[in-house]
Amino acid sequence: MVKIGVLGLQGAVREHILALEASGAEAVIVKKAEQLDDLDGLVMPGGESTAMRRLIDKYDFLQPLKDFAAHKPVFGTCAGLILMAKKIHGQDSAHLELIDMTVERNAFGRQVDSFEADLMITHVGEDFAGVFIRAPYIMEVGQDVEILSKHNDRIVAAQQGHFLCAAFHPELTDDYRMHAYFVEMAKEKKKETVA
Ligand SMILES: NC(=O)CC[C@H](N)C(=O)O
Repeated sequence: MVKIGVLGLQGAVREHILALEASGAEAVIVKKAEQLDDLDGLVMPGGESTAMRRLIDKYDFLQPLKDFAAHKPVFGTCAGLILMAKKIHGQDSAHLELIDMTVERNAFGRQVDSFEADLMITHVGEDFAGVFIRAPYIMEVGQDVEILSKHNDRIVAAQQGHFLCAAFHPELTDDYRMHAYFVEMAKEKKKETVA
């Protein structure tokens, strides 16, 4: 069984734990950098990316997260996706810079603070109810990034090697296919590492 952590500094943590457990993984809330040592993958949840970044700095998580991501799968949802982007539109600096993409925060406008959309997600499946809450979108991706889903021509899910991201909240429905896909990624990576 793979062990997946959910970064527990801020945001929607509990729902990810349940979704990961339902997908056959052992799931733990990560509050200290040392906990990363025995994980096979990490989820960075939604919440508020600037608040999360402040806590990442406060608890000395930035370098440990980068070191972890060098070898292990990471799945970022919403604010977590923002943390993974190489560039954030309109900002001079980004955060972990794991995925070669430019994202725009709060990209769907103020009127539509949150909405649900029916998505087709490559590797995951069709008819996926995407819950968007003050969601970012992916404006541009580099050539090594695979676009997994679009909504109204905007990229809302992507993968680059062992990094997965979604602009929506797959943990807020009881459709666990995207978590199951991430758990499979973690299993594959673990096999490679052991072999
Ligand atoms: N639901 C979310 O995670 C919203 C993300 C938030 N708008 C941010 O910029 O961090």
